[in-house]
Amino acid sequence: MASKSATDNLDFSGLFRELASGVPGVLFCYEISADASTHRIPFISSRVRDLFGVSPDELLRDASELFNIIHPDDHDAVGSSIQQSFQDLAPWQQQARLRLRSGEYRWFEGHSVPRREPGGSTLWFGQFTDIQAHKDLEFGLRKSEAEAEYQLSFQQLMTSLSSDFINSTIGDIDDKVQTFLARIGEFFGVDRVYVYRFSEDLARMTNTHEWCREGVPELKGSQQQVDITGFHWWQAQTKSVLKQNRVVFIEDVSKLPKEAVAERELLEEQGVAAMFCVPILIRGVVEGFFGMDSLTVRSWRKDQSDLLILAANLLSEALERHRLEQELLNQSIRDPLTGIHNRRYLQPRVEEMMSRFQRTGEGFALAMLDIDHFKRVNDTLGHQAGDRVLQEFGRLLQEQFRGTDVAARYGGEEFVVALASASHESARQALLRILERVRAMNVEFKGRTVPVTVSAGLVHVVDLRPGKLSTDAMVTEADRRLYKAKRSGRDCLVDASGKSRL
Ligand SMILES: Nc1nc2c(ncn2[C@@H]2O[C@H](COP(=O)(O)OP(=O)(O)OP(=O)(O)O)[C@@H](O)[C@H]2O)c(=O)[nH]1
Repeated sequence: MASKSATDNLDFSGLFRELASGVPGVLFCYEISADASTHRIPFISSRVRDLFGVSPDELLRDASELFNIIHPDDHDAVGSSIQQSFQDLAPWQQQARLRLRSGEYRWFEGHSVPRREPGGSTLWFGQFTDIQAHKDLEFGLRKSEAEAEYQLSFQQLMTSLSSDFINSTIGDIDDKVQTFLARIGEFFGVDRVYVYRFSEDLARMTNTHEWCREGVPELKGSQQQVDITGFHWWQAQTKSVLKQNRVVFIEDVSKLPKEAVAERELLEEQGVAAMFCVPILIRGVVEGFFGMDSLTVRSWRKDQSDLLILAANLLSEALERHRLEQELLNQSIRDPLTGIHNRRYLQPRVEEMMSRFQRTGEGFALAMLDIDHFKRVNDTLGHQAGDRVLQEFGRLLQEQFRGTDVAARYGGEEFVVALASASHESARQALLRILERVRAMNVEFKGRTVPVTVSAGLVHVVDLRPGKLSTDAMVTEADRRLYKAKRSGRDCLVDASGKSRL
């Protein structure tokens, strides 16, 4: 006779319940009637009570209680996945957030296999388990992937902007800064991006470049030489920003502290709801700041602050390089003693005037001026006195001529002035006025007044024969007339019509 096994006397239904309550998830059996009009939960393990605060008995009475704990956003997905499994008799698998006893939602995943019963109803046997830890990992991963992608696209933007700056020429820095602002604005999704420059005493600021999203009003015109001495809060912020090389973030302008009332009013007047700014440092000195506005309240991500510092550094470096290039260029095209342009600068400008004349017929004139008896000044009062005379004369030329004209020291005590878009007569008058001003100049040197006069030879482009049009021909003719002026007694002007003196 076979001996009895230890489990022979066990109540299998009790054993099953026992096992079911011991597994980590919830085991269940779910039934939909043949005509799909009713559903039931004939069995669900007792863990459902511990986890969700609903008892197996309650669920046996009313299956929809289980559906009530599904997050509203996941409800439809669960319903349609059951529908699909019902139709195809295919295994069911679904993820959804379920509401715990505590009211908090956690992610669960359900699996089950359907079976059609002889009576036509469908039964699913399955389980659902907590997958929150897995979801957290997945979200974290997705976030860091998005983060890495964001950083990468920012790096690509910086590389492209940096090479754009490197390839810039001295004349197009403003266009490059403008492109920089637009691309940064698009990247960060803001409404306005700008550069402000402080005055040397930090009392005023001027908007030098601005980019606005379409439809956003421009402020540049109204933001010139803005007095910031009343913006104490702002000034304190700028100081601390400078010390720590950090960014000022204003996430909600309406929540600025009481002491920032003047700043808040200005920003609100400009429609700004949120902003940030980073200082621009050139050779270690704060020159201004680079900032962005958002017309709607927004929060800035903390890591964006590092990116903004990188962007501001790129801009600072580009502006610093531009400054250096400008200084070098100035050194090469300006005369160090008088500060006015030199011959190297003059030559191409006159050539431009010449080709404009040939294209459009726009006239211009060129005069050569030479200080009279200059050697005498040097010989009697010394070289320094001579230098002072040259400087004063250079300053006068710079003051008297328009920005489109070019006044240059040609060499020694000889100067050339090229008068753009000038008629014969207007050039003559301008030169006679200069001669008159020089006479009244009275250069002071070591308590003595040095009398100064100049002689000038003036040539208008129409004085040249059409076949002889060239910059050299203009200079040679002006020089010839200057020599004539010297020979006719100095302190006078010789042009095509002869000698004149006011
Ligand atoms: N102080 C000073 N003198 C200069 C400079 N460059 C040229 N000179 C002097 O300018 C003088 C030019 O003299 P000249 O060309 O003989 O003519 P001038 O004395 O001006 O007489 P006129 O032109 O005939 O009226 C020379 O003594 C040069 O040494 C300079 O940079 N500084």
